[in-house]
Amino acid sequence: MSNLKDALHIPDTQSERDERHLAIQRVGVKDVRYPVELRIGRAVLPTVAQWDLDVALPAEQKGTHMSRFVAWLDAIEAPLDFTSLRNGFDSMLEKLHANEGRIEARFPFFLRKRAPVSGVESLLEYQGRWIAEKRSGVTALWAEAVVPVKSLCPCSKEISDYGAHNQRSHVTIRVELKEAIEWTELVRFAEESASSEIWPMLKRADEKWVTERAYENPKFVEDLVRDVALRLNADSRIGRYSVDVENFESIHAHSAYARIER
Ligand SMILES: Nc1nc2c(ncn2[C@@H]2O[C@H](COP(=O)(O)OP(=O)(O)OP(=O)(O)O)[C@@H](O)[C@H]2O)c(=O)[nH]1
Repeated sequence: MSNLKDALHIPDTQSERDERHLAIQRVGVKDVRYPVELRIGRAVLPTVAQWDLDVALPAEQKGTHMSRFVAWLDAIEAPLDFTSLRNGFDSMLEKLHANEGRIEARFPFFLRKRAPVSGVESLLEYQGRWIAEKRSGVTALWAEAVVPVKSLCPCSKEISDYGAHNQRSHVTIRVELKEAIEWTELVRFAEESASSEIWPMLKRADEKWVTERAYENPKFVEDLVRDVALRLNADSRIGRYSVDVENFESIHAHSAYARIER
């Protein structure tokens, strides 16, 4: 590339010296949509991720090598997982000659689910996120899953002659990983803590099962966030974490919300 620039006599403004004595903590590209493969269990699934990539820039350097972020993205070969992200992150910092930096990738992923009675199969969509960040010589890797579930209000069940209000809820689990963890495991932490998990395709026998399962298993937003946090506390692969639960209330036009972080 530099041979080409030399041959064409193109000035390299980014490489010039900057005299303002101001380091930049984060410079890079945001919201780059780029295809990538995910490793989910033993499967490799294609998706399209939205990427934010940046590095720290020393005070004396005028500009970063902006084109190299996309070059790095384009060179990704291994499906994205704990190990390939950690290795890939190191190679991005190396390519950009940076000591600190950050990668964030947001993407949809799908898991195949079997309905509880009929056994019919369908794909449920979840939102995933990988974050790798290095500051002061320390690298941290985070995974996040947004899991849709069902919650049924214990108070409503207690005070009503019939029924109980219930709704779809989003459980957002963000964990710092000391070791690899499967996406399916993160998803199960949320689904097993809910009044009921949900499925894209249900036959009538399944619908009856889900309705009754939620009624027998009522949860406030506080119950849900605490039950997920208990599972994360019991898992030694997880460092820091946050759990956010949003219940899209069916008796209000607003949501009920709870968060626990460690
Ligand atoms: N550093 C920087 N580059 C920018 C910015 N906006 C656009 N660019 C573009 O980034 C491209 C150059 O990226 P570089 O990586 O420096 O390209 P290069 O010098 O040909 O490649 P290397 O030799 O690998 O550094 C050009 O098209 C720049 O115009 C900006 O705000 N800062």
